[in-house]
Amino acid sequence: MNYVSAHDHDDEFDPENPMGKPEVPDHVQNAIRTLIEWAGDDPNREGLRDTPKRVGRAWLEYCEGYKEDPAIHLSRIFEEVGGYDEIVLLKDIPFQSHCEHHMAPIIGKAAIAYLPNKKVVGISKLARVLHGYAQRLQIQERLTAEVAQCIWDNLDPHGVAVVIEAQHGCMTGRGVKTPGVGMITSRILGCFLDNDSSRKEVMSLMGY
Ligand SMILES: Nc1nc2c(ncn2[C@@H]2O[C@H](COP(=O)(O)OP(=O)(O)OP(=O)(O)O)[C@@H](O)[C@H]2O)c(=O)[nH]1
Ligand SMILES: [Zn+2]
Repeated sequence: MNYVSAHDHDDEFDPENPMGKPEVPDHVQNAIRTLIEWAGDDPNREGLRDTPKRVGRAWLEYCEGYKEDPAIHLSRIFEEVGGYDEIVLLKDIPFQSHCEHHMAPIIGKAAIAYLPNKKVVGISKLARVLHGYAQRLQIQERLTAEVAQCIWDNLDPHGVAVVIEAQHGCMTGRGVKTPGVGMITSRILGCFLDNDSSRKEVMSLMGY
């Protein structure tokens, strides 16, 4: 039997880089080498030799959100929802971001709710919107507001509520060094803002 390799038809196949990992330009690698040296280590020692490439690729992944407009995930809309007109909530969505001040990890979970007005999306799309904005350099307040606004602008719902709870690496591993401390932010729009009972209902479904 003849086996066809996945790479047989790939003109770009590079035996030096069989996994096709993204190239990291020299100036990026040099910047990381400079940082390693400045932090007190030797970028030429065995264990650190490939680190500038790895760090470059890791940052491409951490910042994948810049490659897309998260609104694209809300373009496939289901208009036939069988008369469903109650709150839709996705909660405990884990996410990772990086703070724009220290580029340190922000690790947390989000709850995203909306009250549909004819337009409903596949539930995974709410998490995709979150990750699209989280995979950038962020502050938690802006991340929360951007997710809420994106849903508001694209689904024309009656209401949107986004609550994010996260720990900031820049507060745990450095600086004030206070592990375990959590930051909570919310952005509430439409009927959840204007109507007390709607607001209470969504907050209680979220567990707040
Ligand atoms: N509001 C807000 N602040 C954040 C967020 N992430 C990090 N920070 C804060 O950004 C602030 C930056 O403060 P600076 O005084 O400029 O920086 P710094 O000297 O490193 O501050 P310390 O962290 O207190 O050591 C710090 O208080 C961080 O805790 C975020 O998502 N939202
Ligand atoms: Zn920070």
